[in-house]
Amino acid sequence: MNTQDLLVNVINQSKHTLPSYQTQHSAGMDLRANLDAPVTLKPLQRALIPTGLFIELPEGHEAQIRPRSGLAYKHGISIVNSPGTIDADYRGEIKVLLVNLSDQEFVVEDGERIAQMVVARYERIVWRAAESLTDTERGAGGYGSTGTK
Ligand SMILES: O=c1ccn([C@H]2C[C@H](O)[C@@H](COP(=O)(O)OP(=O)(O)OP(=O)(O)O)O2)c(=O)[nH]1
Ligand SMILES: [Mg+2]
Repeated sequence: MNTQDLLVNVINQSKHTLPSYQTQHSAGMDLRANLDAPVTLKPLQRALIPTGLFIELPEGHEAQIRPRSGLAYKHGISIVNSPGTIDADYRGEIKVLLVNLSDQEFVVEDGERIAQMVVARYERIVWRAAESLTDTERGAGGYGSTGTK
């Protein structure tokens, strides 16, 4: 543990060890499915997969639940609500809403690393109603306004 690391309370009700960073500078920790039996996802089917983890994030922090690129590339497995948001005041179980975007069945096994969790700080805002917004070079341009190549 480094001095700048954030301490996060966790209850692990899964059969698996706590998630951990796989490499020195990984942004995310891989989350494992905590299942009594494998879950089969048919093409375009989705399922809410439990992790058995309950966490208490410090105020001002969120956890983002993101897909793993390997599962996405090899099997078309993604997350419907990507990135999922775990709020600092959430005390329920972390679950992952997987979707099978391939044309073949995919079986989620107990203990499989199905997603990654990145903890980030966030800002809360208060609105200030304005009559106009500052001019910029971009203005209202978007959706490919800068060209396609
Ligand atoms: O992938 C996810 C997304 C959310 N959650 C939990 C934690 C989060 O704090 C809570 C609510 O999530 P969100 O705000 O995205 O869902 P909602 O549809 O707006 O539900 P709610 O009305 O409960 O906020 O559900 C998960 O476990 N996994
Ligand atoms: Mg919500």
